[in-house]
Amino acid sequence: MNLHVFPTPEAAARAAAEAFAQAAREAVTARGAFHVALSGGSTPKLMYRALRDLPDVPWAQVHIYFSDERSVGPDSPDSNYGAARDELLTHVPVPEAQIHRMEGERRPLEEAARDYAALLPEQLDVVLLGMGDDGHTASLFPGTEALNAAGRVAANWVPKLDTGRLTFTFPEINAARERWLLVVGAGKADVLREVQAGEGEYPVARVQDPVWFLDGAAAEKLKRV
Ligand SMILES: O=C(O)[C@H](O)[C@@H](O)[C@H](O)[C@H](O)COP(=O)(O)O
Repeated sequence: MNLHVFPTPEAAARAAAEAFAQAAREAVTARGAFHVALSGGSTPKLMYRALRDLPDVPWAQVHIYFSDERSVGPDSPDSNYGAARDELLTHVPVPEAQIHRMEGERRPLEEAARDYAALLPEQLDVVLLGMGDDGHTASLFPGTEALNAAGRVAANWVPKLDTGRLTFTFPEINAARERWLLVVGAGKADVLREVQAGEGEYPVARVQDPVWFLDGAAAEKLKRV
């Protein structure tokens, strides 16, 4: 595992923010644009707060996507887009036309998934992901149908949450140039240990060659090689 362990959640998030800035500069120099998918949940907010204050980020050439979205609209407190808008996108000069929201409020979700796949670039530069304490990532939850979906974006019914989700599929996640997992907190330590040991059937284990940004609490039970 490509591990980067930091003393606090804020330090791990800042490291991910600095890596974002560096990757953006490199992508823009090499290809004229940086195409990045943000993840959901609460952890990315720490990164957004660090990232919005960093200098030398080529925001005019950054294209923002999302690796998953809840089945809600942009103004819902549950919206992954809404969190990114409030904590990052209203603080930095990314052109509005380069911010690509997943339409979680649309029905059927399958049509929203199809249309979102059509607007994706040929290859994303970075997919930023998190991990739940059940080992899910994006909205690829254990035991759900989208785990084996073949397209780029799927609508996924999540029985344990009794809700539908929009999510990148593993083919899409693994086709990106890089995959980063920002995971913090003691609640993730047991699953992380099992993932490192190759135990369990956790969806996150199917993310190929990720870079892990961890705090000490999440990494507590890992073998440091
Ligand atoms: O929509 C979501 O909830 C996320 O995409 C999800 O995969 C998240 O990354 C994990 O659940 C971790 O969430 P926390 O960062 O809140 O622990």
